[in-house]
Amino acid sequence: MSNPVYLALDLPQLDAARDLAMKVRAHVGGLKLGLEFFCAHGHHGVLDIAHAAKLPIFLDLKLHDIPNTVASAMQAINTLEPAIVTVHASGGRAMMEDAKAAAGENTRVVAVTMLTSLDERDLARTGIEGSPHDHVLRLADLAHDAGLDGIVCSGQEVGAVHKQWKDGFFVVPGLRPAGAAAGDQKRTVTPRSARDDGASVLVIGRPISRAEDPLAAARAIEATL
Ligand SMILES: O=c1ccn([C@@H]2O[C@H](COP(=O)(O)O)[C@@H](O)[C@H]2O)c(=O)[nH]1
Repeated sequence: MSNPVYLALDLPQLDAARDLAMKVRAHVGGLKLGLEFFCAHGHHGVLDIAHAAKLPIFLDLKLHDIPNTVASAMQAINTLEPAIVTVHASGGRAMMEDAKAAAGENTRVVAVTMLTSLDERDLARTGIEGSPHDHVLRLADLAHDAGLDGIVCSGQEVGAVHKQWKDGFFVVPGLRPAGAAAGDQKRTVTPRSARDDGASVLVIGRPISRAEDPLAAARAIEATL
C-alpha cells in the first residue's frame, strides 16, 4: 500500500518549502500546497516543487465562489496536473458539479465539509445548529450527489462517512501524533486512528514541518501506520 501521508508545505519561502520536501520525500506519499503557498509562488512555485520532489501534488485551494468562477479557476490550474484539488461543499451542488466538470481527468476533486479548526460552538455561531458529525454527513451527501470524488473531514467523522460512501476518497487533516500540540486544530485524532477509520489521505503539517528533526518526525509517523 502506498504511503497515505501528504505533507502540508505551509511555509512562506519557496526554498525552505523545497528543502523540506526533499528532506522527507521518501517518507511521505505526496505534498500539499495551500493558499499561502499558491498566493506567494503561483504556478511557478507549484511546478518547482513538483519537479524537484517528484511526488503527487495536492492543491488545497478550497475554492468557494459562484459556479462559473470556480470552474474557470479549475481550468486555470489544469496545466499543473494536481492529483487532488479542494472546493468548499458549502458553495453548493451546482458549484461542485461545475468544478468537477472543469477538472482534469486525473484530478480528484474533494469538498471541504467543516474545517478541523472548528467545533460545535463555532458551528452554532455561524447559525448552524447540531453536531459536527451531522453537519459533515449532510455535506458529504451533497458532495456525493454533485459527483465529487470525496470530501475533507476530521478523523472524528471519517468512519461514519466511510460507512455511507463506501468508495469515496477521504482526506483527513487535523492529525496529531499522541502527545503533539493541537495548536489551532479542534477536532483531532492520531494518524493511525484516521487511517483505521477509512481515511484515504492523511494531511500532516506542523507535526513534521515544525519538528526539531522533520525527517525523524516523518519516519516516526510512517512507523505508526
Ligand atoms: O479542515 C481542514 C482543511 C484543511 N486543513 C489544512 O491541513 C493542514 C493541516 O496542517 P497542520 O499543521 O497539520 O495542522 C493545513 O495546511 C490546513 O490548511 C486543515 O487543517 N483542516
